[in-house]
Amino acid sequence: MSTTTLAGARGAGVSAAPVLELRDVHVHHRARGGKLFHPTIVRAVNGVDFTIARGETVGIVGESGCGKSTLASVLVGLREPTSGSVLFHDAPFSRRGGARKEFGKAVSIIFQDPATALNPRMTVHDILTDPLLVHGIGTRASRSAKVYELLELVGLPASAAEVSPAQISGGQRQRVAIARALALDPELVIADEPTSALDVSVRAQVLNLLTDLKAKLNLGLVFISHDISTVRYVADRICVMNAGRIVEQGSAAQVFDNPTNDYTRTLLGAAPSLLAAPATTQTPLEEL
Ligand SMILES: Nc1ncnc2c1ncn2[C@@H]1O[C@H](COP(=O)(O)OP(=O)(O)OP(=O)(O)O)[C@@H](O)[C@H]1O
Repeated sequence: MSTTTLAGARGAGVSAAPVLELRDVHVHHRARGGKLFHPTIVRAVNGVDFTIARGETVGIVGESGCGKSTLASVLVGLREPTSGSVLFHDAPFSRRGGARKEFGKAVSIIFQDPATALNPRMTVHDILTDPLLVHGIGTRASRSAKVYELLELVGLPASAAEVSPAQISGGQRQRVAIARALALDPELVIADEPTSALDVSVRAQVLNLLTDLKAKLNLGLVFISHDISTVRYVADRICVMNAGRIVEQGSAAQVFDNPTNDYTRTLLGAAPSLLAAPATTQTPLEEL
């Protein structure tokens, strides 16, 4: 279903009301190996304001250690900010509050490495039914039907249901991870470096799949990457992050054509073009 040329999905169906909003969010970590009574504090996220609505793709880009994954953990509700607020559909959200279950269905995450994110002892069928079981959704038959619907959505054959993640390629595993992220019909998907662990040959296919799905399902997509050339192809809006802060934000065209921040210029100057590499066709799963 995916092609090797990049399909932009910019601007389609963006709704005004944010699903998620961060206001002046700070996250502090105790530095690893620090003193017990006088710990050094790492300000991993240092005053971030951020919004995302259905139908838009927001790219978060910055070098390793700038706080992207820490921010992702707040966006997906895995971590409570040290200070600042998270609003979910305009209401204050806390991991300990009543909206946790609703939030868990509405916001999902795709991790960098599907080899570690998916349990190799489970079949793809069980991996995809797991979120439905956890949320008590459907019957055995309807959950199974959903598995095949999800596989089709991510361009995998029905036969993929019976294999384990260890038996398929990295690109196919990431498609399974994407299918799992879609199992609960989320409004937002946070993709944290979703192509960095993949062979260059399948990166463009996975990017195209994400942009196709975002348009088809009217998802909000937060696309996190250290690679500004990757972010450029998927994002409507780009947030450049440095040392825990968003130092520049704007449409993809603004940030690329008229960067206003020195750090953005440095990132742009250093960017290799991942997408210039040739993409090859993926091995058909039917052969398994
Ligand atoms: N659990 C933790 N305990 C202590 N320090 C942490 C923890 N997690 C992250 N950090 C520190 O916080 C800062 C931001 O890390 P984070 O992983 O969020 O950045 P990143 O941009 O995602 O980097 P990478 O792409 O390398 O993961 C770094 O200095 C990191 O060492």
